Amino acid sequence: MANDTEYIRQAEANRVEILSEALPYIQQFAGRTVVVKYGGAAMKDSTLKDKVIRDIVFLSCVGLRPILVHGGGPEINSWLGKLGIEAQFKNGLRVTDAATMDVVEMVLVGRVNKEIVSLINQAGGMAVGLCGKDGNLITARPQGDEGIGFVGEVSSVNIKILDTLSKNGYIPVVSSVAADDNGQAYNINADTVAGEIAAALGAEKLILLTDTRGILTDYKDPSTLIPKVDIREARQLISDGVVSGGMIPKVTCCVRSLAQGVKASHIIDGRIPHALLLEIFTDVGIGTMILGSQFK
Ligand SMILES: NC(=[NH2+])NCCC[C@H](N)C(=O)O
Repeated sequence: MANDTEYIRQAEANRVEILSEALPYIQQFAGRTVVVKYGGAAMKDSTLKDKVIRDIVFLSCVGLRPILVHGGGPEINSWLGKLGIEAQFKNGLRVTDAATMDVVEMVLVGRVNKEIVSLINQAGGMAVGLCGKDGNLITARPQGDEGIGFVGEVSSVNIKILDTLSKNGYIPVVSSVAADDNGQAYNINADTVAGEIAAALGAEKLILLTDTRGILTDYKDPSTLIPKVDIREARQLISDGVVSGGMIPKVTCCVRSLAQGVKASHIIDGRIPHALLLEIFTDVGIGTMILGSQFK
């Protein structure tokens, strides 16, 4: 009987620990902006997708200001296929001719964006979908590579619309399409858009939801995860070649946003259910956290 009581006491303590651990973070991050880049497996798998949506609504509900930035790779390809337009890539970038750009814009802004908005609203949040064109949020310029078409870079960010929305409890959902000064639409890498928006807002956090655990010292071995580094160490890991391949642009994106005043950036694994809540509201987190220089 005594053992039973002890067992129940321990089980209840474990259950409540996670909630209790969250309190200081809820207090610390209330009213702060968290920019989340949503992509990869967490976007393809519907169970994972539901969890990301619930996590975003959770963040908003406890007083944080989440902003979601999304890509939409697979859905773009399937629509290009349906329309008989061949998807082409050059150095990992989509070759975006005028016809492809039309489809990218229709799919990202018309379908993917509105689906996310609707899911958030069904989960009890208040989402508003935007692309770079809305409220002049982002102006684009050509990325510059020969023969790549309408692939853009972020030229400027005007955060007014995001500020207005998130201050009033709306959850902005941004697709990574923007126009240049002449109104020509460009497709921009969604990590870059998220990083630049986070920087312009002076966000508390930039969180990249990826298909990898975070920065690993051996990229084949998830147990070699580096849980926390500062901006200087992150730069060093890139120049030492520990960060390699597809992780280079991700870590570079984090470092750029930190250099512009974002407090922390996180690379986390979107394949882990509720990765966002685990990273933000627990002490140890789940991925790699990169701290800005103000923490040094
Ligand atoms: N990967 C890590 N070491 N994460 C620690 C996260 C700590 C805390 N929850 C935060 O978001 O600031």
